[in-house]
Amino acid sequence: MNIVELKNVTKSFEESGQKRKILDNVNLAIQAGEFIILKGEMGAGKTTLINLILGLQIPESGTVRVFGYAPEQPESKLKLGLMLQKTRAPGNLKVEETINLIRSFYPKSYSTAELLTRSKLEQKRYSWASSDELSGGEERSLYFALAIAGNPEFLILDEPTTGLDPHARSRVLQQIRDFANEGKTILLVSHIESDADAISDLATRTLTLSHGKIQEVRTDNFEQLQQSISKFGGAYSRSEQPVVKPKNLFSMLLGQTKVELLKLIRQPIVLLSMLALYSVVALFPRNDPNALFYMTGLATINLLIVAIQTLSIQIATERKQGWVKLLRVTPLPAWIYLTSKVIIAFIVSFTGIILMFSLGIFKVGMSQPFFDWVILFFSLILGIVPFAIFGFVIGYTMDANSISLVSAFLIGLAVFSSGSIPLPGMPEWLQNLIPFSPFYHYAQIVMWAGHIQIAEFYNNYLAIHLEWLVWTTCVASFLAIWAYQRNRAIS
Ligand SMILES: Nc1ncnc2c1ncn2[C@@H]1O[C@H](COP(=O)(O)OP(=O)(O)OP(=O)(O)O)[C@@H](O)[C@H]1O
Repeated sequence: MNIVELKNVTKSFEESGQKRKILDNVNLAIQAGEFIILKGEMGAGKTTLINLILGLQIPESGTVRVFGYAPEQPESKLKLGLMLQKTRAPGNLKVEETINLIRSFYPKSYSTAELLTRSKLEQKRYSWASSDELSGGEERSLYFALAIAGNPEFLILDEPTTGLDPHARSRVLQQIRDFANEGKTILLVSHIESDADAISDLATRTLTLSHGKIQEVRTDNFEQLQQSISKFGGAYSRSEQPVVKPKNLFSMLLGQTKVELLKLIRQPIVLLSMLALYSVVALFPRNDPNALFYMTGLATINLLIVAIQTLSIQIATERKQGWVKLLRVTPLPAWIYLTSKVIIAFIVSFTGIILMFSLGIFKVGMSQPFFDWVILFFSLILGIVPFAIFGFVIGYTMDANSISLVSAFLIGLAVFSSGSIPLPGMPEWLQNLIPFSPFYHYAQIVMWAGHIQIAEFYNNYLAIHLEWLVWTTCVASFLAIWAYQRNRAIS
């Protein structure tokens, strides 16, 4: 069995209303120990071919197998490494932490110390990973270290030296050479002739992609590999390989959450501005009978900002930087990536609401039984779930710049359609639309939990409000799955 197998793979894209075949009935088998250089003109389809191997795109027809598994299966990712043309690690992470995070997803990873040595980044271990503290060559070395972090048997390198000066280029090429000399299988995409020449002594084949077809040129290394395979039976066989068990999901979640927490602590302005918004409650007049109503209104707006804006901007930014794509080809399940963000959002919201309740009790003089505070807390937090899922939809479909505008509109819509603010002169037909807004039902549940009866706003149909939030959650989840799959197909 081969490490990679493409059988009769065809992939087309729509171009000016016409279908253009990027890959036309392509067959390709990559054996263990090969070093393949993939070339092709701009737009020939090299990235598409890689995306199909990585499971980031789905072929129109034909099959793709990696280590004998379909590329979407987690087992195919355990022994695979990828270096993308353009990636940026999330801000607020240091070189060592970034390496440590990626290696923690793999069962047989190199140690962080070894990866720092291999990439010659020992002196830069405490530098910020995505900043000017790293030169172009050091930055590429970092992403090479991330690609090999899991001690992969198969490494894909997409234009690893693009944009580098000669010194930095030879540094990266040397790292690739060292890794190839360990007998690992490498697929190198490069349109830089001098790169291909510099490393041609290692190549077993050069593949050229043109008009949807692959032309191959074999080297002497290919013949030598065939001889050693027939002598030692070196071809890859899934059934003969020791089973590599994926890392424990809980430890992956813990590692990813720790990183999200670090990012939060290192950018305190986000946390502090949220806490400042919750603290507005301290300005309410003492013993104001409407204080609880205003406080819950403020809490829901703050929660909506976190759910709709903060989460989605983070996802959109990391998507744009290529970080989400890099994580997708690691064994980290997408739900862990999202859950870790939700945990942090929960911690921020939890702290904010507790601060708000404390100020309400001790500064404004609100009083109600402890159990009622608990019910109010859970209603506020659980009611936000469908909107947080909708935040994922926005994060996976829109760019970060547009999100602020869209979320400002949505939060305005939430305030208006919650029905809690009397708007004199509003036409009746618009008034009648309010019960169709999920924000209205969220507001009703919060009113119920806080026993708030301002102007008889709460209407006592609790079951209907809960039902609305349940089906809104279902629709938002369905949209989130669609947005995720769509993003997978176009990333
Ligand atoms: N999701 C997509 N939707 C529509 N067209 C696409 C999509 N992805 C790629 N294409 C088109 O398919 C063609 C091949 O693109 P691809 O990125 O695979 O080429 P490439 O050989 O990697 O190019 P380059 O060397 O410039 O990176 C291009 O014309 C591109 O516009």
